[in-house]
Amino acid sequence: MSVRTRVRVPLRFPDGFAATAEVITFTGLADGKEHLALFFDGPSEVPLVRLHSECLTGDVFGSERCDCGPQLREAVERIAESGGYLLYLRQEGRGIGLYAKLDAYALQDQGLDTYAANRALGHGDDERDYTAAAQMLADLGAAEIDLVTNNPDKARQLRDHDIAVRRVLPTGVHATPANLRYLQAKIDHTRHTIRL
Ligand SMILES: Nc1nc2c(ncn2[C@@H]2O[C@H](COP(=O)(O)OP(=O)(O)OP(=O)(O)O)[C@@H](O)[C@H]2O)c(=O)[nH]1
Ligand SMILES: [Zn+2]
Repeated sequence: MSVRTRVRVPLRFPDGFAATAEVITFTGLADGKEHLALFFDGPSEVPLVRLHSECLTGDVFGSERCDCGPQLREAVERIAESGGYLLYLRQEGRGIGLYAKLDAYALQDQGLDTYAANRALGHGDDERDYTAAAQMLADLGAAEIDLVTNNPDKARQLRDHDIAVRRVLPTGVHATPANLRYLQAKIDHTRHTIRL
């Protein structure tokens, strides 16, 4: 695999926060998907990295059922300050896809938690594979990183692919009445390091 294009994109969020990203595309990634890396120049010697899984409802429409929108906004600001990469991974719905995630929401409205709803639809709890993310980092020369996450699976999978994760830094907690059950389920099921 290799880097395909690097293009400068000035970003401005609805709250006015602005930063300039270099948006990077790739050829030959393991799963054949159109994942993006956003590079922000900054002082850190070891790049700060966030693996953000696509969430159309949260990232674009501001859904309060999850914390993805605020997490994305937080990650861009932190990485723009220190320097590093935001990998925007096309793994909607923890890898099950957008329609299946919305089906799972409908089941959650009947009382199932996020993981039980996935299973009722014949999916795994979390179907995300970070092989392509590791390939992207290797391609970018980021063999050693600091990773922003509460999800232990991300660091574990990257290390399995020979990315040296020097430090794991927690994300902020973006709790709302609408996403509280969703956050609690992450703590209960996947040992996310979130303190509510
Ligand atoms: N299947 C399913 N996916 C969801 C649900 N809510 C959010 N997602 C997806 O979950 C992904 C975000 O992952 P999270 O579990 O919030 O967080 P994480 O990335 O694993 O962990 P952190 O790095 O700590 O934020 C996105 O792809 C969302 O679309 C849900 O109820 N069901
Ligand atoms: Zn979300």
